[in-house]
Amino acid sequence: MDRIRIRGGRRLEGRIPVSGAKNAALPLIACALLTDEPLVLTNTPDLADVETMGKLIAQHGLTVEHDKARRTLTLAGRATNLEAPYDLVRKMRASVLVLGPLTAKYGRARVSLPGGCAIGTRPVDLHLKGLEAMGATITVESGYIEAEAPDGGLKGTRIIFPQVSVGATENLLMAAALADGETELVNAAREPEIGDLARCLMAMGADVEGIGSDRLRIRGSTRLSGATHGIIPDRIEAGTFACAAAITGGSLILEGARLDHLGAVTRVLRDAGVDVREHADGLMVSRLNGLHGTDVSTEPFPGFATDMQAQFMALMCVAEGAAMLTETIFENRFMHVPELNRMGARINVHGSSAIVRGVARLSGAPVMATDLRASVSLILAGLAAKGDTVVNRVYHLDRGYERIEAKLAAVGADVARLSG
Ligand SMILES: CC(=O)N[C@H]1[C@@H](OP(=O)(O)OP(=O)(O)OC[C@H]2O[C@@H](n3ccc(=O)[nH]c3=O)[C@H](O)[C@@H]2O)O[C@H](CO)[C@@H](O)[C@@H]1O
Ligand SMILES: C=C(OP(=O)(O)O)C(=O)O
Repeated sequence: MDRIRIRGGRRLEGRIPVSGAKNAALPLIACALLTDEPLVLTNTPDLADVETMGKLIAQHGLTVEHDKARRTLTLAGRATNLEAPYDLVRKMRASVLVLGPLTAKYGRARVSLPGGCAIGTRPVDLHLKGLEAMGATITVESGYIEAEAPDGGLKGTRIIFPQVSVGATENLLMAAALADGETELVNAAREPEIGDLARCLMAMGADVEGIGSDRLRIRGSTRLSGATHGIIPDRIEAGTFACAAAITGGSLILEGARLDHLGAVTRVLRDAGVDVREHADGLMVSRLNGLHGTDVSTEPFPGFATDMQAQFMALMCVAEGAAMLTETIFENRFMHVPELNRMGARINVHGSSAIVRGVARLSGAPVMATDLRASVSLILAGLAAKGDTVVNRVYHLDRGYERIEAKLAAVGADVARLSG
């Protein structure tokens, strides 16, 4: 199994190209199920999760062609199998995003329940309640969700989410695009990936209003066409590299990154002493002086992203003073804490908050983590640590970071992938 070795202490300087967003690509791939015509996605990142989603769509019966050199994914054809099997769904929770499109277009679907994962229980009740409100009959049996649309297909309706959910908003937005009549999604997620999905749907002929707001109005169409759509840059990858610049006292130009997609991450980084500014080619992130302990609470967009909490915690480990990081989205997203502490960090967890007391220096150690962002926080810590850090279980990183070792090495990090 691959590992990543980081020899800490190098200041990072230069340019890093930001890849297409994993969390935009996954729902966009599911979107191909809504049409018989080809959907062409450009700026597609080369990630394990994109491969898994491609395999899922291929086993539904579509042809999937990933031209990695041109970063283009072409999905075409009709679904001949309406089941999403446990073996693929268990690898990636975002597989549940085929439920809405299959039920809307083909009238039924059978999708394995995704279950929990390392960061929390992660139920899908809001996805199911939304489809039921649109007239679907849902049963859950033997670990599978069975959805059946009423005669004449799903019906548009008003759905008020009791809690903001990115995945439920995406599933129901896609379902609504082929439903009969108008659907209103109230208290919808506002993450930039939702806007990207809505724009792709509009390019396919859907009628969506309210993009960027928490109230989406969709007038259903009887058919959607194919389209070519460019995936937005990955704001979490950009935020991660911003932390890499800051933790090494360096300066990076993040090519393609967008300030308007970072939400509160920009303000929090600035409060902590990091200079973040727009640049002709994206964003420029530098640390001029010391880092200050800065409190943060995760929230839905435009609040501080939960997917940036572990990386910001790594940064706070070497800041002056203390920081309180509160996780409000997932109940178990502090798995990086014991590993960071093994590297010399001083972090205590009290319920959903972690108190980080900054130390002058971390020290390298063999570490491992059980999810994607926890793993990358250990790489960030390793960049600032004295000596060698070896991050095990690199497959978590490969789910969401494209060639991370090559991107970091190109800006001066001493980092290598150890195979086997
Ligand atoms: C592939 C993808 O885009 N993943 C992102 C997506 O995950 P995902 O779409 O799974 O996350 P949600 O926004 O749905 O989850 C937010 C909260 O709502 C709860 N919930 C969600 C659905 C539901 O039916 N019932 C329910 O209770 C979840 O357990 C969680 O506590 O948004 C998360 C929150 O920004 C990010 O961390 C993930 O990286
Ligand atoms: C939690 C994440 O992804 P997923 O929802 O696919 O588990 C993530 O991208 O940090």
